[in-house]
Amino acid sequence: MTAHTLSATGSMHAENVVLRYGKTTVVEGASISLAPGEITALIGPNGSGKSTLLRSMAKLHERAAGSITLTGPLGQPREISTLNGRDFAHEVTLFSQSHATPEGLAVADIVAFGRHPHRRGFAGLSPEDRAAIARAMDLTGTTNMAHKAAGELSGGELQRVWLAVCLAQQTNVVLLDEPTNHLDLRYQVETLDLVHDLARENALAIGIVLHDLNQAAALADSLVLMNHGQVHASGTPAEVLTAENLSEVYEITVQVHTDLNTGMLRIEPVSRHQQR
Ligand SMILES: Nc1ncnc2c1ncn2[C@@H]1O[C@H](COP(=O)(O)OP(=O)(O)OP(=O)(O)O)[C@@H](O)[C@H]1O
Repeated sequence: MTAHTLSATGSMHAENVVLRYGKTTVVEGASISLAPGEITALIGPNGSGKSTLLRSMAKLHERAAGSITLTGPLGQPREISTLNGRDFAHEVTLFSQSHATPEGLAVADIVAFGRHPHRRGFAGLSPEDRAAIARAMDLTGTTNMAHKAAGELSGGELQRVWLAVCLAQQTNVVLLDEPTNHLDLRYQVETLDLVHDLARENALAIGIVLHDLNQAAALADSLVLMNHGQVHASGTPAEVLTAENLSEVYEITVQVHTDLNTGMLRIEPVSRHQQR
């Protein structure tokens, strides 16, 4: 899975965002910026508000307060609430875990969903649509499943199909909620390599939720560490991934080393049994 060069620039900025479910506040004044060509990873414990924040950036969760702006290649920042669904879908896509499986539909037809903002009425697929679908399937390793029904796929295969749907949309901003969940070792590595290529070669602005802190350290340009709905720390991996920050937020002992061979940060949670 290797991305090919395209020029794209878009950025997104969320400022002091407050999000609620009913009367319960689950995100309280969070700010995050996604820059073209950069990967920003959202990390933090279960329930800290990562997915809800990402969903609000995809216009899927109403804000109680704060602003979220999108800046296109030439334009001024625009508040996303002022953009209609079609214009927004030209600029931003979200990969998430919550999908009903369209059991009987063939993979190629599912990936074609990604072209919805580009299509007019009931017109068939244009050559551009077909090229974008083929490319998205190539990048996600789903070409050989094109004619299979979704109901025949494994969880990880289906996940790659949903990633292909997002890539077929050809947006400048890509939001990814745990894209490596359910994937085997090879496709975890290939998906993260693809995310890296999409940022570096295609200048996409990428926001990604990851639970694996070593993956986040290796992939991200900047990190946002959430805890109890607030941003506990944000900055470069070295600034955020400190033993102090991680021990405080995850409430266990965490050790952080620099791998002498690779220069990469290594995060090691310490189990109760190791402490004896
Ligand atoms: N549909 C919902 N209704 C009510 N509360 C919800 C709903 N979805 C999430 N929450 C609550 O909102 C808070 C934030 O959840 P969210 O899914 O954003 O966290 P997260 O950091 O993505 O967690 P995880 O790492 O477990 O995926 C949690 O306390 C959760 O219980």
